[in-house]
Amino acid sequence: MPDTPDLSIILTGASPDHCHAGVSPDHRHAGDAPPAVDITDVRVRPGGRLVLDGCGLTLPAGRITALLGASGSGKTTLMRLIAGLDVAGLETGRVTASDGRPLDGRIAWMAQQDLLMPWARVIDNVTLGDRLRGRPVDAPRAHAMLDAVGLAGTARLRPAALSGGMRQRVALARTLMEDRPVVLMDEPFGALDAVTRHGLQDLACRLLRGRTVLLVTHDPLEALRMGENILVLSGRPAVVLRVTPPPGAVPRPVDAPDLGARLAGLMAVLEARP
Ligand SMILES: Nc1ncnc2c1ncn2[C@@H]1O[C@H](COP(=O)(O)OP(=O)(O)OP(=O)(O)O)[C@@H](O)[C@H]1O
Repeated sequence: MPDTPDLSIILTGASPDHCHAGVSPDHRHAGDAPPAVDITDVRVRPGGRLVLDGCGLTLPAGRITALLGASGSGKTTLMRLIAGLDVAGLETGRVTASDGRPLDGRIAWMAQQDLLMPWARVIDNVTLGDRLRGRPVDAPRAHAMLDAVGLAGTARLRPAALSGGMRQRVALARTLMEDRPVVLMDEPFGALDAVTRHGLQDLACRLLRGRTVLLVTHDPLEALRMGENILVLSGRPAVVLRVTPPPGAVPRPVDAPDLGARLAGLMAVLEARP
């Protein structure tokens, strides 16, 4: 198994039914309703050190789950397990979908690095999945995806001509070109400034609505804005703690009722040393 996610899972998608800016309906995922995903009995001991010991969590169907936790607590490990990637020191662990079907081919991965091909134009990066698979490229749809992420007019540019935020928007557009019901996001906005990050959180919530999403983040505010289900990996070996999300639909505005108090509470959970 590769150390990094392969393109078949990086290049994946969201429901265009929920996109703005004129994205045409896509029927490729018809009948593939996003399942809940259960992860159970995970024991991981990389290099002889117990990181996770029988822990488990559920990603509710069609919801965004935000997962926080200290560095090294096992967040990426869990994400890799869900994605079917190699996990160092894995002893036990089971991943199942609520519809009983295998998750193979139904998972997307969006990383902190945009993973764009530097030599390829923006439009060619967006259509990379189809081209790699030898499928006809749906150029109108690709342009609609770029439009949806607010990048109309950039199709012919190379990634080097774009800001970090724009590059992550291209990565999101590439995600939209594919059509998978489960999306794994590993600190996707961690490298961006606060204002750009805020805009991308809004965009991602809108474009990924209805998908089963796992968002790994170090940013408690991001978790509170985007999370419909908020989990914290705490301690070593880590246990999974569930934190009640603030009221209201995502993306929650920063001045949403209760958000400040929840932020203080979440910080206390993160700082606790069980
Ligand atoms: N290939 C490996 N060999 C040895 N140890 C590993 C390996 N992969 C992960 N680990 C260890 O497993 C633990 C969990 O790693 P993981 O990457 O899941 O943490 P994380 O919560 O995602 O951390 P971060 O927030 O820093 O990305 C860490 O202590 C890490 O050093």
